Amino acid sequence: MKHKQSYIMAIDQGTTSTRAMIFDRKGEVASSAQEEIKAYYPKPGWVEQDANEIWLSVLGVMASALLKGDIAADQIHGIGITNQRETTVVWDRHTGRPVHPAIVWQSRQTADICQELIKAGHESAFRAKTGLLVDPYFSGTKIKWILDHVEGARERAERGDLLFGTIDSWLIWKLTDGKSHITDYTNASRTLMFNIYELKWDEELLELLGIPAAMLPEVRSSSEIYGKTAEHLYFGNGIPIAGIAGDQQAALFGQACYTKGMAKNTYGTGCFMLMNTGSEPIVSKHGLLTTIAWGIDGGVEYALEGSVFVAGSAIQWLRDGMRMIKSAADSELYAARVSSTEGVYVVPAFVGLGTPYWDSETRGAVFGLTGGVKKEHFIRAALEALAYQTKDVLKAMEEDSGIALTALRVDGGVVRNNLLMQFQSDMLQVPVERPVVNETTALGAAYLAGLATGFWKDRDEIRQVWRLETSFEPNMDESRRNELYSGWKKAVQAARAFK
Ligand SMILES: Nc1ncnc2c1ncn2[C@@H]1O[C@H](COP(=O)(O)OP(=O)(O)O)[C@@H](O)[C@H]1O
Ligand SMILES: O=P(O)(O)OC[C@H](O)CO
Repeated sequence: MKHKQSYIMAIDQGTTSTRAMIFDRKGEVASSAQEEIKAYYPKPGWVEQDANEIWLSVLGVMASALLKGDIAADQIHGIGITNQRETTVVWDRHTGRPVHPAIVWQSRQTADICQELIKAGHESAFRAKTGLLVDPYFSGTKIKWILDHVEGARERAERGDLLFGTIDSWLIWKLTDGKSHITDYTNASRTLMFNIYELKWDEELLELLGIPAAMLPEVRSSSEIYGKTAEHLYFGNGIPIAGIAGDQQAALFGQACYTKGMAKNTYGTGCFMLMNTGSEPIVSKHGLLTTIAWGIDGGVEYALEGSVFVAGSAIQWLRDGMRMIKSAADSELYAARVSSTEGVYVVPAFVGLGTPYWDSETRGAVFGLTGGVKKEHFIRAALEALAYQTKDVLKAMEEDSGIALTALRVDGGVVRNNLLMQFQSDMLQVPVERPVVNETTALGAAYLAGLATGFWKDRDEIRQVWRLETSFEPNMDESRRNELYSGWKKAVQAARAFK
């Protein structure tokens, strides 16, 4: 047993997998464990997961990380929770049973509900109060869908028997054995029901969605002690739960982007670029979202966000759907065997397109096929699509913020791919900076928890810990870059025309 040393544990419940990571005071990983999570696709464009499988995976990785690191539960100073955002769970407060599978953020099954709200002229109210758009991505219409489709659910919700939560709420409710039904500002700001200026659930929006307020969790800051893990879970006398943030905001925190104008891009299942805009929310003219970066020290700070729905999941599709590769890492090996895609473009709009297009209807497409195209070109084109989508987002970000980025901090499972990171830098014409600890989402959640329990002193101390591993420098001539990117724009246009 490591002697009396204490640690912070982060639980990172992502779309693809659940991780528990145990960090020491230097922000280094002392132990970790990971489990993949299944996704179900009951109809085209629908994505669901099993909320109980998610909960069990969390228990499993917590126990494994402790055992693997030979660390006792009472050495854990606090737990920080970070989660795939927007994914919606509705469960019975008496039995703890979900009434429907979790509807995943990527799912388009509420496209009709969104169309109705837009046709009825309500979009401006949602935009003005939540900083979001009326799109199936966000939780509000997913809750409405469950209440509309599960027999008896609406009546049960009105009686106060059903609870709603994003994954953070669901996990904390389970970890505290039903004692705490809470969320934090960052997760609340992704629901389409939370007024990000007044910092409260919005009655008018709840009315428009037909959602009873009694279902909703209490909204708390992102860094405070909320409660302890329940005794029956065998984590000693209970570990304090002390940090919560949606995974993209946690990554912004873990990347130490504490100054206005600093930005990061996380390449996981999807790809999300967030720029810190300080205490001032910026309203986008180019399809970016205004969102809460974190609530800490008695106030909130805001961020501008560009959301790409399909990033790493395109690589999983190459592996599981197309069976072109055996592991995600193979994508780099194959792509490196050719020097270009020879004009092939893959538009991975499997669930529509996010920033800047916000188009639920478009589906994926491939362009430029000839008899000479091999799987190497195809794989390379799928990888390059991640970089093009990021360029679309960065352009919107620079136009809205008026800030030209001098570097982009990156993280997430996909950034292990050096070929893609180099291509990304070539496309953006800025250095792409990969930190030593690539698990910045987990690290951000750990920092939020550790600040609440006094494990770390303040953000200045954390800022010192961030360390660069590799900086990918732009190295492509302008005409080549313009030619490639304009091909992408044409491909997106053509995919959108095919509906
Ligand atoms: N070397 C690689 N090249 C490209 N993609 C990769 C590589 N390694 C992992 N990935 C992708 O990264 C994703 C997992 O990233 P992660 O940050 O764990 O996602 P999430 O937080 O959404 O669960 C998977 O979709 C996987 O396909
Ligand atoms: O699972 P990730 O890491 O791609 O993140 C999902 C986002 O939180 C969705 O908004």
